[in-house]
Amino acid sequence: MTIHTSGLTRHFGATEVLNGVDLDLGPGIHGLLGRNGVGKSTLLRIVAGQLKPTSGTVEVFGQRPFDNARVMDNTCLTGVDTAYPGWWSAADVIKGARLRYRTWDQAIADNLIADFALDAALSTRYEKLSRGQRAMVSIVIGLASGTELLLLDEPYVGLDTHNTSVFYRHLLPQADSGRTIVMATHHIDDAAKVLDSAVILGRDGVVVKQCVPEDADRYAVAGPELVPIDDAPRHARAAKFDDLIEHVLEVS
Ligand SMILES: Nc1ncnc2c1ncn2[C@@H]1O[C@H](COP(=O)(O)OP(=O)(O)OP(=O)(O)O)[C@@H](O)[C@H]1O
Repeated sequence: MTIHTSGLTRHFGATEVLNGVDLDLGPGIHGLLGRNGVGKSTLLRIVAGQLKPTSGTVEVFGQRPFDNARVMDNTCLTGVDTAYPGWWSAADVIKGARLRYRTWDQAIADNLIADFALDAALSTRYEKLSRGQRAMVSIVIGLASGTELLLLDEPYVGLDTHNTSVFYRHLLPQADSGRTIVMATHHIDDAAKVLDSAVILGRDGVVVKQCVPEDADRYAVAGPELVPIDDAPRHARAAKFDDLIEHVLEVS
């Protein structure tokens, strides 16, 4: 397992965010889903070694991640809201990441920059980039970092349909290469097409359910309802993975 947590909690003063998260994740693409403010980014920051848990166990590559260089050198956490220095150019932000990760793959960065048509924006200061351009920079950094563990916090924000497809096209070979990829997102329809599993974090700060695409085969969609396939009326359609995720989110 790349990530193991057991009874993981994180409180901010009186605010109890994570309340006993039990999770085991290995190679593949995993979605981290949940309503606003349930603690997805907090969980990613703990796994990345940037934040200490309040209690419980968290292990990455079998080690405690907090401030642990052996974990942090092989883990990349990035996303549209990552606080890269605003006065640096986009090119310098990417160069900083290249120097940071020994596993950096410049060919992946070059191909992504070309496919995103990001060249023209590279000389722009990071703080002046659009949200979509920031998302593209974070995707370049995440995929090219080559780290065994990649944590993507809201990678789709601001991306148009074309660039979302570019992202998928480059993401899938990364998962096939054995990396563990965890992606926090609200874009369920898009994400469901690529996920190997979906972890749904509930409002009570625990994992409500981890489901895989095959789980959807047991359900059908009848009007607004998800019903077991054996009880489905004649007009119901077969449920898809995003239907199942939506349903679990509704009740979480
Ligand atoms: N450093 C902090 N100090 C105090 N509270 C914090 C801190 N970081 C996060 N929180 C609180 O923890 C809760 C969870 O925040 P987090 O960003 O992890 O949620 P999220 O699931 O990623 O949300 P969203 O989907 O809206 O991005 C929020 O109530 C937030 O205000």
